[in-house]
Amino acid sequence: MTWTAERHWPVLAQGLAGRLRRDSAGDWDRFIHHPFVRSLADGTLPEEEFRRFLVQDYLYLIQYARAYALAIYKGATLEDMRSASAIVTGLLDTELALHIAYCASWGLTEADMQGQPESLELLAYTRFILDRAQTGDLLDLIVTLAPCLIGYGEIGARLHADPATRREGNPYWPWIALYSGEKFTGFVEAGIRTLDTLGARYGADARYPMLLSEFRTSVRLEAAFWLAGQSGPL
Ligand SMILES: Cc1ncc(C[n+]2csc(CCO)c2C)c(N)n1
Repeated sequence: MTWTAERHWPVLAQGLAGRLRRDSAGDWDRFIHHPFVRSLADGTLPEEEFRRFLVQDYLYLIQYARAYALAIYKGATLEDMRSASAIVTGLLDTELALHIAYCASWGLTEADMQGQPESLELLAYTRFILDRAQTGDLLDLIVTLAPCLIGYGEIGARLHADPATRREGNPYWPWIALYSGEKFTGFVEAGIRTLDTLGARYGADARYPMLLSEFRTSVRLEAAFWLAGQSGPL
């Protein structure tokens, strides 16, 4: 049976997150069903392409962490601040560690990665995020940053459940395992709950068209980001 979010992980389809996801359906599918994702699942992605992608992704995560740090600053309650802080810590301690470990296996140091030029896909996505994070309120910020969290959660869960995903001898299995692991899944569910809490508090219904536009722009930038490493020099 093909894995579907609505049936196998219904929380993805619920609340404000579910509404945004449904209302960006075409772009959402182009993001999560991208050929790059398929080639990670079957292990056919050339190592060089993954390496270039991961270097760009490492640089992306640094900017993403800066944007999320603004969510701590903008939090109106201690609970808001703790939830944003947990995401920033997870990012800096767990997610970046995967990138660092992969890159170390290719003989690349963190200094090598930090010295790489930023691709246009990376620049467009992170500067869009940072703009919304700085000029919007906490709800704009969390909505703009949500596709990254929810999309990778959905991709991880789907690839983990798909019998066509190659586990043995697939060099990309640690990447899939990270995004389908319990710890990460917990983050995704907490993020979806936070969207509902903030949506109610900041009046999401009345400003839904703007929120959808922010969400969809991030989804389109996510879809484009799979090819962020394509023109990289490394
Ligand atoms: C382009 C791109 N988009 C999403 C993620 C996944 N991701 C990045 S930060 C974050 C939230 C905290 O874990 C998540 C899920 C990625 N690595 N690269």
